[in-house]
Amino acid sequence: MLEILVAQITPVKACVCLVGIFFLAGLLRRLQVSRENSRLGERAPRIRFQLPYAIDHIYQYVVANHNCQDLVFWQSSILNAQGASSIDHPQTAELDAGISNRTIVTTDPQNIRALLTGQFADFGKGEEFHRDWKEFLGDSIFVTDGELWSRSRQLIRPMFTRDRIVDTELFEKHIQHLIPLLAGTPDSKAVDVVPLFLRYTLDAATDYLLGEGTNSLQNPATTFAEAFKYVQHRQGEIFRYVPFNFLLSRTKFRQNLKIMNDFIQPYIDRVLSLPPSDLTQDPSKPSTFLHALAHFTRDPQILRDQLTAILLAGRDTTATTLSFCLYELSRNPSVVQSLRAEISTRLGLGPSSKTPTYTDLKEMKYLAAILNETTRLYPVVPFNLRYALSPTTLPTGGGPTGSSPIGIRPHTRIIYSTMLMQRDPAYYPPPEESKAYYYDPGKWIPERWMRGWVPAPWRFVPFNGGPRICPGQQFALVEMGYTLVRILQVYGCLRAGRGDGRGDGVGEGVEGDLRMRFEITLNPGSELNCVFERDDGGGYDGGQGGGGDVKKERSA
Ligand code: HEM
Repeated sequence: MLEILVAQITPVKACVCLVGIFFLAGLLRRLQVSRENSRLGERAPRIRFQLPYAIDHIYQYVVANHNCQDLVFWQSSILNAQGASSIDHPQTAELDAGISNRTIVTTDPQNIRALLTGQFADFGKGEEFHRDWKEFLGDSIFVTDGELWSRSRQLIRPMFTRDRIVDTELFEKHIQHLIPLLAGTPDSKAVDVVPLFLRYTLDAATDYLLGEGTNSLQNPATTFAEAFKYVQHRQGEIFRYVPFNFLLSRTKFRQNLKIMNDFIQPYIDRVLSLPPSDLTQDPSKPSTFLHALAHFTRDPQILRDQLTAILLAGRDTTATTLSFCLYELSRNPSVVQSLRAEISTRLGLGPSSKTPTYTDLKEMKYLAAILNETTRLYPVVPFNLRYALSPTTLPTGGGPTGSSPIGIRPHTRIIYSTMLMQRDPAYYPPPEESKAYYYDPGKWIPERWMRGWVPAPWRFVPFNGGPRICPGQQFALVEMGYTLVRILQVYGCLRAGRGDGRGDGVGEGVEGDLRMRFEITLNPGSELNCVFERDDGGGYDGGQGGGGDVKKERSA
């Protein structure tokens, strides 16, 4: 019987059979997976798509990302998902595009809390993420889970003790190079603050990590900075275009990675050539992050991976937040006035002013309100990702009313957006309840923090929460606070700049809405031009230490 069948089969028939078997197997597997999901919990509203593997949805996302429309895209994907119309306040949806690439998108604080703390062990970066990022970040803190992650966390902890972050001297050195550049050029007063802050934070971060800054403020064309920028950009694409990222070429990516590694390697060689006795933790000896790391491990690969991870974490995050903050300040003169009043009372303005200490920065309430408001409206990790590590659930968003737990199989991707959550009007007092003051949640208004508004738990998490909370939070707040104070001690007036090189560059500001580009982190999608004008009562004295003594505080 079998012999007769084999004898009669033609190549065409064989192909048709194989295709049939392939589809049948796929269908059966899909049914099995769907049953497993239903056994674990409910399904969330389904994001709509027409083509196999949701190719049309992925394509639309690529276009939206290119046009800086990520927020609108994900918000409307959730609101227009099949089944969302019967839910009061849809915050979660799923994209079930095949057998193994189900993605849940959520902005619900209950789910975010579960991911980051309550069900921390069930969700992590996952193997897929680790594999996609390994060339860039190796086995460092950002890309690992479990034991590997925990060891990294312990390794870097000593660098973020209070003892170290109170030392603001490091920033002063670089701010002295930044401040004159903010004045613009003879051709245009308007300066795009984004590249300047990127150079400033790169110099400060390399100084902190390696003991020697890249000095990119003095010499903008540093090869390392260019290579780092390209690698981040490409890694962002590799991250976003899962599961089709294997189509992206890695050649230029690897060439630039090599430039980065070649830059870092001599520092590692130098520190490894020191005898262990020279790597003491004696605080009286100026020790860099690299020295501290080498105290615990002499493995050059681990040193390279952790350094790169901290550089990534510490550079764009603060540069971007400062850029958005300056953009908003230049459009809100009354906020500049109030902040300068606070600075004036505490530290003074102009050439005879004092530089802020850690305690000054911590006690300046209006400064804190400005930084809170900036990280509320522009959290630098607007969309974050976790993979399910075991069969589990998310607490809410499933079923017809959207209030049941969602069943989650291992390897399911969860995208959570703190940015959409932090801008959601449902979490703010509505205009009718706000009496004299109504602060639109979509707008940058630091006053909301001064008038008794306190976000409910897990509704303001720009630095994440739970065991993976950002260890650099205090360092970042000190760096950003210090930088703002020092700039406003020198420049009394900030204005929106046109920045097209015409005339003095002062204009009505960037036309249209602010564009936000999502790469690995949030970035401005266009120039953020500001005009800085010196304080009438005296201004920058040419970098001769016009801000008084550099103060350093150490904890008792
Ligand atoms: C405005 C400034 C910053 C913001 C808003 C911010 C935010 C965040 C967020 C949301 C995460 C969680 C990422 C995830 O779980 O996937 C994170 C992680 C991290 N951040 Fe920051 N960050 C900032 C600055 C810094 C700085 C200056 C440093 C170091 C110098 C730093 C070091 C880290 C590290 C090492 C992690 C990984 C923690 C872990 O996975 O356990 N961050 N940050």
